[in-house]
Amino acid sequence: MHQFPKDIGWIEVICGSMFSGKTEELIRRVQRAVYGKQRVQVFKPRIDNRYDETQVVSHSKLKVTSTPLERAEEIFYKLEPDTQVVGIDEVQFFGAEVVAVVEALANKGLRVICAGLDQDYQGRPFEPMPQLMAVAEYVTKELAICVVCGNPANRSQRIVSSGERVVVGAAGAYEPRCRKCHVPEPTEGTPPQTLELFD
Ligand SMILES: Nc1ncnc2c1ncn2[C@@H]1O[C@H](COP(=O)(O)OP(=O)(O)O)[C@@H](O)[C@H]1O
Ligand SMILES: Cc1cn([C@H]2C[C@H](O)[C@@H](COP(=O)(O)O)O2)c(=O)[nH]c1=O
Ligand SMILES: [Zn+2]
Repeated sequence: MHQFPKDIGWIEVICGSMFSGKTEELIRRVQRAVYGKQRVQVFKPRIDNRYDETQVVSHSKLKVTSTPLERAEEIFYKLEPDTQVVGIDEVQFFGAEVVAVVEALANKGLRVICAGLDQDYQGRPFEPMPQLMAVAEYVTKELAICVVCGNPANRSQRIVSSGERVVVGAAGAYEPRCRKCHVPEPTEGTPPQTLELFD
């Protein structure tokens, strides 16, 4: 049986569009917890196998070891007795059940850091993010850079043809856009630009 620490727990939500830096921020917070000698476990939905089957990987290739799960409730069985901090990436893919799981962990004294998309490709709230944000102590919204106009981007433009809500992908399937440049239906991507500043 897991012995939870007696310290107060809480929920942190990191939300925003694709490419806004949610995963980088999750990894940054996890790394700092490790510096603080905290016992940390990171989880992700198994469906997120874009860059790696097990690791959480940012678009900029930062990585952290994680445990892939089919369902959020598996966290209760995978949790080690001395874990103090739980990180969850792509939390929107876990569905409504993740809210009760995250609340139970926080209520037992764990710090829970969740990163996920707050809007789907049409700009609609991506459940269960609104519910998680409502019960969280801390909410951080990240913004990407609109690839059309360069303004701050809070939307994820789908650039492959599909009307399904869940389509796993990265560059080539989505691009970050601002509210002015985003359109709710899938559309063609912007042409790639040659940047001579970076290799
Ligand atoms: N248009 C863009 N705006 C911001 N960052 C971008 C953009 N395109 C690529 N990136 C890269 O994506 C990184 C963020 O990746 P990541 O943390 O995985 O984002 P998220 O988890 O929000 O999708 C940035 O630091 C940058 O290297
Ligand atoms: C907008 C949107 C995105 N997805 C998928 C695409 C990616 O696999 C993830 C988001 O990853 P990121 O770390 O935030 O870059 O979600 C989706 O299934 N449906 C959508 O509407
Ligand atoms: Zn724009």
